[in-house]
Amino acid sequence: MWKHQTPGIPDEYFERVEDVPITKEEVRVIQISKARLSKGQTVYDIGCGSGSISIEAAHQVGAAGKIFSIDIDQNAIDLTKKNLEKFQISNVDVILGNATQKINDLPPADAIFIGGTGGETAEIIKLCESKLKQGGRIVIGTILVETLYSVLNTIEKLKFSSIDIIQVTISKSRKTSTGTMFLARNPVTIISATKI
Ligand SMILES: C[S@@+](CC[C@H](N)C(=O)[O-])C[C@H]1O[C@@H](n2cnc3c(N)ncnc32)[C@H](O)[C@@H]1O
Repeated sequence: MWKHQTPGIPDEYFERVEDVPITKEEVRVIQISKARLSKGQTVYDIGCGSGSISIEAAHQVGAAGKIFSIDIDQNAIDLTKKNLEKFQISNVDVILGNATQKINDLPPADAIFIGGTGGETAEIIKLCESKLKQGGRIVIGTILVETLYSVLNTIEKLKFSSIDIIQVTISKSRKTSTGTMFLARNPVTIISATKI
């Protein structure tokens, strides 16, 4: 389904349902690169939504790697499973529940993506820190100012170094009757760091 080594699977390749978000392809590419993944690694995708990050991460870590995808929403779990089937990926465990209740059961991680916290940002980041191996990477994507505030308040007090914060606004071209214009999407803030 995706024969390329590079990430950036077009959004339209994924199955979608109403009310389950997807991390858009250009933003997803940046998040994947910030995680600095290698073959054989163990990765969590917290708030997996449509499963697009899990699928891109699975391509990066290969068959020897393992992905754990958690979401609190049954619709997101069903959609992630559908997309895993579509992309013929089998090394992903899909877990229904609140990340605060599920992270403790997982094996140590080389990299963790956080795409949703439902307001429990601080607790989830603390749990992730306890599970990340030394040198492991955390990558958090958020559109909410409140989540960013909570991330900053938490991450700086924990065992993380090289905290990097970027904000990206992607504009996509659209044909009009007179030519081609750009339409801006909402900005996304991406926070990444390394576990000390
Ligand atoms: C923006 S979406 C993530 C999109 C996903 N990265 C993708 O590419 O499709 C955020 C997801 O986080 C989930 N979520 C929010 N709070 C959660 C929590 N405490 N535990 C698990 N999942 C949670 C939501 O149900 C939602 O599906």
